[in-house]
Amino acid sequence: MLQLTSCRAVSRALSSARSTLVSSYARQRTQTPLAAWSAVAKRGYAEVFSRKKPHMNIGTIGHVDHGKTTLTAAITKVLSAQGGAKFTDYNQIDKAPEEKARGITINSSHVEYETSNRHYGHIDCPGHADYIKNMITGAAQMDGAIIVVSATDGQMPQTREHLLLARQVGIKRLVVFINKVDQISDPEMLELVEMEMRELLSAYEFDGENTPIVMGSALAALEGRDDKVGLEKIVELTKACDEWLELPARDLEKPFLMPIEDVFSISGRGTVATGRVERGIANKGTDVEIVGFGSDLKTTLTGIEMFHKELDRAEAGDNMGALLRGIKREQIRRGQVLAVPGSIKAAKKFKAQLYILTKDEGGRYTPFMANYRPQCFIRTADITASLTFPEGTPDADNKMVMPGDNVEMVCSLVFDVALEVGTRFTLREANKTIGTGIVTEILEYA
Ligand SMILES: Nc1nc2c(ncn2[C@@H]2O[C@H](COP(=O)(O)OP(=O)(O)OP(=O)(O)O)[C@@H](O)[C@H]2O)c(=O)[nH]1
Ligand SMILES: [Mg+2]
Repeated sequence: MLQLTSCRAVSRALSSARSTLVSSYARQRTQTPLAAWSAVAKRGYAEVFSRKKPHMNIGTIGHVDHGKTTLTAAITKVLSAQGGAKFTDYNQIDKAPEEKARGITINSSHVEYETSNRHYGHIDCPGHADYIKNMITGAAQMDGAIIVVSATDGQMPQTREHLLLARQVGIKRLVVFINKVDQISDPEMLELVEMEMRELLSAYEFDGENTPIVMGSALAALEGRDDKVGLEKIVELTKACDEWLELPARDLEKPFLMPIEDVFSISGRGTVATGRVERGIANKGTDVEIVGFGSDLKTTLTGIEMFHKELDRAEAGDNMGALLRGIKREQIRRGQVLAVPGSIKAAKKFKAQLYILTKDEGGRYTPFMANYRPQCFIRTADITASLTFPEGTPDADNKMVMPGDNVEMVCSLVFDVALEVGTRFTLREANKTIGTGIVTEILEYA
């Protein structure tokens, strides 16, 4: 116990020293390569994406430096030996110069691999507190996740914040990978980390008792040494994912909706919006509306791309690139959605049920009052909101909301965004998550 506490203290000191160094904010984007269209342009034909195995989106989350990227690389290495992946080395995942210079992940990255049962899209998220925005948009695309926790540190602030955010974005099940066991000689320490993780999972309403916990060394697997803690543990981890993470029920029957995560201009083709299809099916040729941020644009999907291959249709759960007819890059932006015309409207003001985090959950230390203005993260949008009490609230001018409160409030956004009753969102302030909410009533459409 003592050992763990002192390790944590050192590691906390290190990571706070590092946060001071890492001050600038890198542009937020997830890399969804659109190489297929460039390749198609050269080749003249497109490879067809195979749907033989069920597809699922997962990824690595957890505190900075606990080994998420190393683990991602290790999984592709181990599965590539079975023909289920293309090996993607550490440097190809954290490839931006800034990431290499600092040795941390900033942008989340997509890789793909197959086990004998499933095809996985995997998003490696950043752990650093400054890049939590990128983590949220990454996690919002996952159906399940691997939470990585270093055996040398145990759970740390972003272990907890990521668990909370995972719950918030609707991830139901997780697999835990306790990493860096090559650095631990005392088995009791591992037991302690496992026990604490089970408690923490339960505290965030995951199944702490039954969640599989795999202990190994991502680095050993990546370097091809110590198979007992390396390769064998990666195999165990992928098996745990196959068995424990549930294939999501896809909202195929609902009208198509895709939150725009990023926008690209592909020369010779046009403008492409990328993101994960939230619901429904889009076929090549489908008419869509671009909703949010004052948009009244309508267009047609003239092309669909996934995993470097061109497709005729995309469905709920797919990460797609959507080629949009007659739209210029500057006309659309992250935070808007592509949707079947008339299926969802943009709103600026709504009533929501909020939960305000306590300081132990990483939230505020102090209460706030009406007209408090946090950032509201809805799907891929990040918008300033003003919070007030619903009409008729007694003594609303003096009423305080305490950390730990569950409260109904009215949220007024500075821009309109696609919304409906049941939409979930996160509230943040000065780089930390301070609350979560769910829309209960739309008060004003755009
Ligand atoms: N000894 C040991 N070191 C490891 C292991 N896994 C990762 N590391 C090292 O830990 C450091 C951080 O690893 P990353 O994979 O970059 O960690 P990360 O969680 O992706 O970090 P961020 O993305 O910045 O949050 C690197 O120096 C790795 O080589 C392991 O199993 N054993
Ligand atoms: Mg990383």
